[in-house]
Amino acid sequence: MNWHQRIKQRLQQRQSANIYRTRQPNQAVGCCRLLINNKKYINFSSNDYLGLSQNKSIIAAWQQGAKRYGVGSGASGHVTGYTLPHQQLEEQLADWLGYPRALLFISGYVANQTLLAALIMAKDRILADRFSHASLLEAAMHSPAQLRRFHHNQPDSLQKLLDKPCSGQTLVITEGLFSMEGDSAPLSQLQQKTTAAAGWLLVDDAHGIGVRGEQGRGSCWQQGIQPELLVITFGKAFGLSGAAVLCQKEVAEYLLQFSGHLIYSTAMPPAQACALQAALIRIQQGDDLRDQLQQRIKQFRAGAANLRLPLLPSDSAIQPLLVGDNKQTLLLANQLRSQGLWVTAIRPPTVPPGTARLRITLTAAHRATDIDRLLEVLDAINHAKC
Ligand SMILES: Cc1ncc(COP(=O)(O)O)c(C=O)c1O
Repeated sequence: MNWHQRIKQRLQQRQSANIYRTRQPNQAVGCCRLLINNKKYINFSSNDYLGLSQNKSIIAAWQQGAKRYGVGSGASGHVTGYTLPHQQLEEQLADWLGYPRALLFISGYVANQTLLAALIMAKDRILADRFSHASLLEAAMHSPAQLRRFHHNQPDSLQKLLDKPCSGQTLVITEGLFSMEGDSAPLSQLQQKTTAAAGWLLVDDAHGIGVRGEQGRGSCWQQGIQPELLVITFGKAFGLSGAAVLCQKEVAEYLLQFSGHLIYSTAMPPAQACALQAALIRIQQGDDLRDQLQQRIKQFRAGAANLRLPLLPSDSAIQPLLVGDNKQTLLLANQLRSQGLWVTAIRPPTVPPGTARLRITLTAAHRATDIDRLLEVLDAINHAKC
């Protein structure tokens, strides 16, 4: 089979399994609004949980940063790409989350990949919640270590794996708040078991940071733990993009020596670091936004319970509506789109086979009438089926 045949075959396999992915360019973005092919939609697929991507002071901070530093960093951090705004942001993040050090990365995907690539060696083992994000599982699979997955959010399942002997180091991996389930990890139990086995815990809190815990400090703060490695990302509640790893001083020094991404890749634009500093301030003072988000979540769940919709048990902004079959899920997403509601159908391999779902995400920027409309259309689709 040559290159063309192989690519064609793999594309056809995706199409026939109804898991072919497509993109649609959005012509204009407002707070939870989309314009696609000149049609307006209410957006229920964004991770901009606090609506900060449209925040005027954050936009102004980016503009001022660009005026002062230009639009690009011009080099990797080790060369000349590390600027004062990067340093200030790292210090502010470390201070906020109670860690000695924070290191910035261009994205959460990259942070997870480079973290594992730098830390993991042969004979080590990685024990990951089986629903951990693709960036973590992929990095674990590419590493020289053994990867074992424990049952989702089940510390006893982790314990069974920890009980087996390992001649190297153990890294336990979980998300704080799971991206496709919307539920929270039992972090203190996971940390306690990991520590008892002399392992380290890595928590990826991409979806918890900004929305959970006092001042939005995230899932770990809320559950009173401090993992050895905390990954936070800025593409969700921060409304921007990028990521940071929070860790001890020595680990940060190690990553600065051994993380290929920090050494060989262009640093994030300084203007982005300026905007992230403004976003951090808004998040720290963001109880109003978090309350607003909670109200929308309550409103949606109460309405969905009345309609007996098969929602997964989630009290977060991520409200998965389980459908099961891939084709049915696509059909439902299309029915919602025809009514001006944008919700993404999530299918394997992102989620296990037979558990395709609509991943409905709510934000503080949604109006109560947006939620009413979503419930009304879901109800009408349900009735049409009966
Ligand atoms: C749990 C989790 N980790 C990491 C990432 C990757 O983050 P980024 O979008 O910054 O690459 C995502 C992205 O969706 C995520 O959900």
